[in-house]
Amino acid sequence: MATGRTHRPATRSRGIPEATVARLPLYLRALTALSERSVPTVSSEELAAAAGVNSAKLRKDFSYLGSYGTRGVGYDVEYLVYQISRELGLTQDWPVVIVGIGNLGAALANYGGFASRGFRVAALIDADPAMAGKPVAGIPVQHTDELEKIIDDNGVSIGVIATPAGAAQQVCDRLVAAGVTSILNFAPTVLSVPDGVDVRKVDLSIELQILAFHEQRKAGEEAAGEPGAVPLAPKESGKGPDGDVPAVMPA
Ligand SMILES: NC(=O)c1ccc[n+]([C@@H]2O[C@H](COP(=O)([O-])OP(=O)(O)OC[C@H]3O[C@@H](n4cnc5c(N)ncnc54)[C@H](O)[C@@H]3O)[C@@H](O)[C@H]2O)c1
Repeated sequence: MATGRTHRPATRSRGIPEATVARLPLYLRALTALSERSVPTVSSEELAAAAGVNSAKLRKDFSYLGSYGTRGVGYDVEYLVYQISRELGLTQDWPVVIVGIGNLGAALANYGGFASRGFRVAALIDADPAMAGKPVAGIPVQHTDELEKIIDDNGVSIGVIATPAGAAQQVCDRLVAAGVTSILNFAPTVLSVPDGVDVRKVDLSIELQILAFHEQRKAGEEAAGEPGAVPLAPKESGKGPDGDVPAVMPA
């Protein structure tokens, strides 16, 4: 096993920076809402406000997609939905397995938002033999003994880990050995993966800690200008190093 980070350059081979990739889902969410209201076109300013992104940044991001909009008219909503979905690989169905069907795994399995975004929960896997066969969100839980077969049978390339931290690396290794190349890790641990495997980590407690930091600042416990004080963060702080990026982070 190599080091524990996602081995990706800051710019993808097709020339789209990672920070832009991280904002594409924000644009897509805003555009989908416009599409549902049958709004035909949108200006960069309106869309930027709806996505919570700076409009100059949005125009730069869309230039990577070859989408420049029409002066005085704006962007065609349906076409942008298609373009961004295609860029994110969402025009195809992605079977996903969730490993660890406790409180969090069951909540994820019950979340309707995956299917509507092209992610089909192909299987739920847990190590507890007592859970095997029990339906969660209408899907019978399968035992970890079946993991490799499930990945193979369903052509799964994306795995979600919601096990306790102590089990996560071993689960990760098995997923990767079985052919999974993308992992969404909810367990509070750093995973080691070989080159070519992407890991994204979601940690709500880290996000809360960042908010706590800013709350503390707001309360004036660290006076701006005090020697050694960190300068006040810009308004977008807490969203990530590049601003405007979601709370999911590389492992
Ligand atoms: N990222 C976040 O924001 C966030 C939020 C809540 C919980 N968590 C983390 O998510 C994980 C799950 O939390 P929970 O509250 O659902 O725990 P839980 O104890 O309810 O569920 C864990 C499940 O994992 C299963 N499991 C244990 N070892 C396994 C293995 N080797 N293979 C497959 N399944 C295995 C257990 O049988 C159990 O069903 C924990 O690591 C927790 O810290 C993360």
